[in-house]
Amino acid sequence: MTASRGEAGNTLSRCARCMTYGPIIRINPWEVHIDGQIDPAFWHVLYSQSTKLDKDGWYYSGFGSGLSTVATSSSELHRARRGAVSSYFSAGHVRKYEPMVLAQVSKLIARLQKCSSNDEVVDLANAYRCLTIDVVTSFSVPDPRKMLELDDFGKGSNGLMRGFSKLITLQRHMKVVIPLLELIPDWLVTAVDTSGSFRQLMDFRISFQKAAQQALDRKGKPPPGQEPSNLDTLYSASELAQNDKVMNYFVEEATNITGAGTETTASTLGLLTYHVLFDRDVFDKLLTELSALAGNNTELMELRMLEKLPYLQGCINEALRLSNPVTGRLPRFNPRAATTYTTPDGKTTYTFPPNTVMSMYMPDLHFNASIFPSPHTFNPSRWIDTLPEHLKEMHRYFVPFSKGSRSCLGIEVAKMELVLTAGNVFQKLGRDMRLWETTKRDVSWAYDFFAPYIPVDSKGLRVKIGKSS
Ligand code: HEM
Repeated sequence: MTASRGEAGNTLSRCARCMTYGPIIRINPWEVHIDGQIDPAFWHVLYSQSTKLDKDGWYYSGFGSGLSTVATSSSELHRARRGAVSSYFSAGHVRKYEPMVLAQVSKLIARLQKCSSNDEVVDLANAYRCLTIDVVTSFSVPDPRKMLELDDFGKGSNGLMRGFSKLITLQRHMKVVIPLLELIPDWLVTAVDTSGSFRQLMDFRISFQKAAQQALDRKGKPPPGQEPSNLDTLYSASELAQNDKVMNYFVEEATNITGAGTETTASTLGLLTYHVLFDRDVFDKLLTELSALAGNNTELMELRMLEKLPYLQGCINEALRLSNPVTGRLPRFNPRAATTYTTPDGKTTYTFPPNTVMSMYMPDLHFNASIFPSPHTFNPSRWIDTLPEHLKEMHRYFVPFSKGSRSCLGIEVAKMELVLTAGNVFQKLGRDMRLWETTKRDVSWAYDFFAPYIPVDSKGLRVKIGKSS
């Protein structure tokens, strides 16, 4: 009973259910998995703010040597590392970046308008990836990428990124994979990479190294008039010992924050766009709401206006729920004490020795029909029409950013980006945009490389924009 090469990542729990094993399945010699279809409430135990569980270092070794916040195993060390950057990612600080995000959205819209005048088929999945990379690198390093300026929306490098994400799984089993990649000499890249895509990815790494070196050299103090970068904030953080502030740590942190904020937000935007364009009723409701807000205003709409729109928020919630931007099984363990688990009927309690890894899987909650009726339907209205008691239940089990001390650090960035992009792209271009040879399969998850990936032969989310198309 294994899911190979990340394919069909829900095989395990589906098998577990159909074989009526109950909510617990032992999925490898050291890990038990709790089925969120049967026991969704356990999510709030396993991923709580108060329980001091460690992350499974083996599973997270796919993200490097465990130096970054996301891949830190020890809960103690994680508290210090997260504490060092939490103010940088707080709602108050992130909101200062709204003009930057709006400028990126405006750049995306201008690019799409240009494609429209050339009557091009647009690869919107890659366009969204470019947007999310440009935005997230504005938070992870001082010198952001400019992917939205690439003619083909980075088709080659975005394709390679998928390949690198696949390596996360391989790296868990063969610890040499990432170190070997880092040894590839520059001349070899230039010789074999005729398209320049690999070079673009190598440039990412070089830019993270430069940014790390810069923060170390200037001791976290940017020149007058410049805002401290995330890495400057790390350098100055009192939560960390001075001798922990080293190059490798800074590079891994910048790399993983960038990785965490790219495919997640882009796949959510892609799925949202597909469903809004596919379903006429959803489309009409969203466009009516946006037009009423915009009136004759030709400027892009700001966050304070867009975040009050219930139907737009319903669309975003449904996109997050159905796309499940993190499909990894989020394994945790307690190295200090035994862990107990009581089945939902209260009849059986299991005790697991210290170091037993336990995990759950977000889609089990989001596709739970008792919480979200017709769970596979994109239905933004469910977030508006549902009776208060049940709505409370829906919010409780809506966990795209997970919960507790290890929940998403970039949640404010992601929420701002989703609202500003979805609201403004549909307000400006929605009426002229239509799907082009794209079906639900092209936005549906077929592989789990921690983030979900679509089938390998899919051409992605393609649209045409313009009245003549
Ligand atoms: C739709 C967008 C996003 C979703 C759904 C999402 C979801 C998540 C989830 C579920 C986790 C927990 C992973 C785990 O337990 O191992 C996580 C962690 C994290 N995310 Fe996000 N994320 C998104 C966007 C972002 C963005 C834009 C950034 C950066 C600006 C970001 C940075 C991080 C970081 C650094 C962590 C690790 C937190 C820690 O371990 O303390 N994420 N995210």
